[in-house]
Amino acid sequence: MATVIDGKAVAQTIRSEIADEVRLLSQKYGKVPGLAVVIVGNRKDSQSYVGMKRKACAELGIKSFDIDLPEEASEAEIIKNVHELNANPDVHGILVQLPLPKHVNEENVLTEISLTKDVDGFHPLNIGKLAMKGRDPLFLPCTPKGCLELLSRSGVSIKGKNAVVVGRSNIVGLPASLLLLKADATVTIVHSHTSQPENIIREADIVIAAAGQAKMIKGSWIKPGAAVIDVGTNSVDDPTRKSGYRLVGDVDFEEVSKVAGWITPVPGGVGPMTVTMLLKNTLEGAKRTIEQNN
Ligand SMILES: Nc1nc2c(c(=O)[nH]1)N[C@@H](CN(C=O)c1ccc(C(=O)N[C@@H](CCC(=O)O)C(=O)O)cc1)CN2
Repeated sequence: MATVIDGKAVAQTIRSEIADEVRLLSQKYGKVPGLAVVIVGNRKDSQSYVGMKRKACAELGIKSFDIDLPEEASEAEIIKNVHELNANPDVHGILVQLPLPKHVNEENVLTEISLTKDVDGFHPLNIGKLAMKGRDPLFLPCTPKGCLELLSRSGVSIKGKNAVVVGRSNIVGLPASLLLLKADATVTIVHSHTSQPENIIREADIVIAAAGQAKMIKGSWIKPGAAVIDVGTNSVDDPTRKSGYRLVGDVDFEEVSKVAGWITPVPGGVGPMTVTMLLKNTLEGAKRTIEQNN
């Protein structure tokens, strides 16, 4: 049976480390980290993620700056808000919740975030540096950073291992594969055009599943003892629940946990780490700026 990696517990440990550092920063410089959370529109899932981020800031002593724009906000209006946040010295990190409404070009908005405040790590220059050998971005994207932190804290080494990333999104799959490559894994990405992905996944010592397809990865696809990190959060109907639905990952947990060496659950695996890595990036950005200016 696989060891189940408790992302909630790991996230809690890291959050209390962050809270300690925030206190120290405040005692030494009289300043606290500031995070601007920008949301456009009323998507229920985005509202819920943004709520988690703002609540976590309050719990850790990070000041949050809340920008809530209507669904119809124009690209120019969003960018104007980003420029104001870039100029605000109390804001050390800016995140624009994704996805943005269809009429807005996400890349145009993300490119306007100051590189030194890009705590999501989605600015094309930060992603570009992530892709270059010998260069390091100022910030690493939160979900992939959380996946590697879970591996490291579970004692899973990456160097020289075969790693397979399932999915190639800008938010998770692509940056996760670049991070694994930087950590000296041999990396393969499988995606919707890959034929017989199971044959590739079966060779993997480490699997990061970020395809967005409920229970797609089966027990017979997994090499015995592999580490399986499940980024999927798919809601499926469940009439036994009051809400009428429940969250499942991209991995068939019941089957895969019988074969793998390590596995993350959904919920309670990678999800809590995404928010925690955002707080960590904000702290790191604030420390860089505050220490430089004092
Ligand atoms: N600007 C960004 N937008 C989005 C990102 C991101 O990193 N930056 N990632 C995702 C959504 N996301 C954060 O924004 C996120 C997803 C999941 C969770 C989480 O804690 N999930 C829980 C379950 C929560 C629930 O019950 O609904 C879990 O898996 O245990 C946090 C944040 C897209 N957009």
